[in-house]
Amino acid sequence: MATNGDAVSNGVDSNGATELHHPTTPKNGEGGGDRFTFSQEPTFEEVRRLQAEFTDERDWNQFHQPRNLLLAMVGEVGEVSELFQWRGEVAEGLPAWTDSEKEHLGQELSDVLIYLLELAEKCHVDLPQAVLRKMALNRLKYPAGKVHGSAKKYTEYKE
Ligand SMILES: Nc1ccn([C@H]2C[C@H](O)[C@@H](COP(=O)(O)OP(=O)(O)OP(=O)(O)O)O2)c(=O)n1
Repeated sequence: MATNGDAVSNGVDSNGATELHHPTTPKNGEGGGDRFTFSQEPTFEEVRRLQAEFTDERDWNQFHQPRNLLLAMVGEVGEVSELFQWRGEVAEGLPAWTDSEKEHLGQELSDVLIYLLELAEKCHVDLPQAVLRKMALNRLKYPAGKVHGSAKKYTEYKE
């Protein structure tokens, strides 16, 4: 879960604001063509709300301060890393992984996302808008025409 699911392309208008284009209606999960796409739901906001309900119902807000959420998220990132540990290079789509291993990966990635969204909430960062602004900055920093086919850091480019 991360985007709204459509094969979304982002453009920056003359004011630097980011627009979203939703050109086609995709199928859930594997989209048309070769490119994998997400389902359209849930949104970031829906996951934030579900986790807020989960936390409220357990009286766990007392534990879910920003620093604890950050540590919990990093711990879950470690659990994702464990799944890839010692496997060598892994091809896109994880063709050598069993369904059970892929399900496990989905669970660990979800843990990371759940804590990330709650961390953003508790820090009052409106993550869906923040991510659009950051991606607009990324496009300015890495103009496609300048960096095409190169993975160099922007600081390595000479004007
Ligand atoms: N204090 C807590 C404990 C759990 N969770 C929620 C958010 C995560 O999605 C998941 C994390 O649960 P665990 O800490 O039990 O971690 P795992 O699910 O990864 O289990 P394990 O560590 O056994 O792999 O549950 C939470 O919000 N707050």
